[in-house]
Amino acid sequence: MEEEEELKAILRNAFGDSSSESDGESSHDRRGRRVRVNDSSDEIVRPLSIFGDTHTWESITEINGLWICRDFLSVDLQSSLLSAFEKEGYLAGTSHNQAMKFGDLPPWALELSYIIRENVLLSGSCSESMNLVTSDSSKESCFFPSELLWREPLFDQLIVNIYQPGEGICAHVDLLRFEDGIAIISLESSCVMHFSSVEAEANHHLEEVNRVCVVPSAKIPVLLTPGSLILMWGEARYKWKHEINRKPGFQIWEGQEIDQKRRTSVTLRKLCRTE
Ligand SMILES: O=C(O)CCC(=O)C(=O)O
Ligand SMILES: [Fe+2]
Repeated sequence: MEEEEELKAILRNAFGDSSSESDGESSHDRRGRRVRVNDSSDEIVRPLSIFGDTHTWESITEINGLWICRDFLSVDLQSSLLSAFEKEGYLAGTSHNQAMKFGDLPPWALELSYIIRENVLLSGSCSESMNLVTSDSSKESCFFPSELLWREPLFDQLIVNIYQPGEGICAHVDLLRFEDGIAIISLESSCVMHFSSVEAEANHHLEEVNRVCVVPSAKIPVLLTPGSLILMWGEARYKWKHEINRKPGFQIWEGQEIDQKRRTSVTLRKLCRTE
């Protein structure tokens, strides 16, 4: 118990002071949950973290290599992180604002990397032997393959994106100068991120050129709640575009338009090595 408090204090120090009180459980972690791990609720993974909370991982079954942990950061840690951004002046702007860092990451980002690794390890979802077997099906059930999880550093580039209401990000595949294995942490307003298959889009254009009548390929919506973490690797990272359209009419979840306030996110990536 003492160790648990000590670790929480380390994270709080790293992130800065938090004035908010909570019971350590995200108020959003039961909201909007779409459990689709192989379409069977028996297969939701709930590893026990060092903080005693259980973390729940869900796969987005349509997209290989896309995992979400909705209760990754407690309300306390979310506000500590936001206070750190406030102190660093990230939150001052009135329009889409971005802070980017390469190389040595600030202490709060190192702590995030550390707890991402810890969380995946505790999940037991992906052992070294699983990767060596290289059976696609066992690898697909990894949240983050161990060759990515054990690289050093896990991440060396970060972007803090601050979106005002109505602002989002266009459909894109992250630049190839970044390695596989990307993490995105969401804070403040919930939003829907849409994924669209690069291949399906290319076929669609081809069919359009040939004047074949086609139905546009479906986008896969994923609800990003505050405190959630998504991990993208393999097909999710290279074969799917992701976008957030926060214009009126696009942020619909379960038939309801999500009330759009400011949204902040942290993207963690690793630059490819240049030999
Ligand atoms: O804000 C987000 O959640 C996504 C950010 C993103 O896709 C990027 O920085 O490449
Ligand atoms: Fe991106």
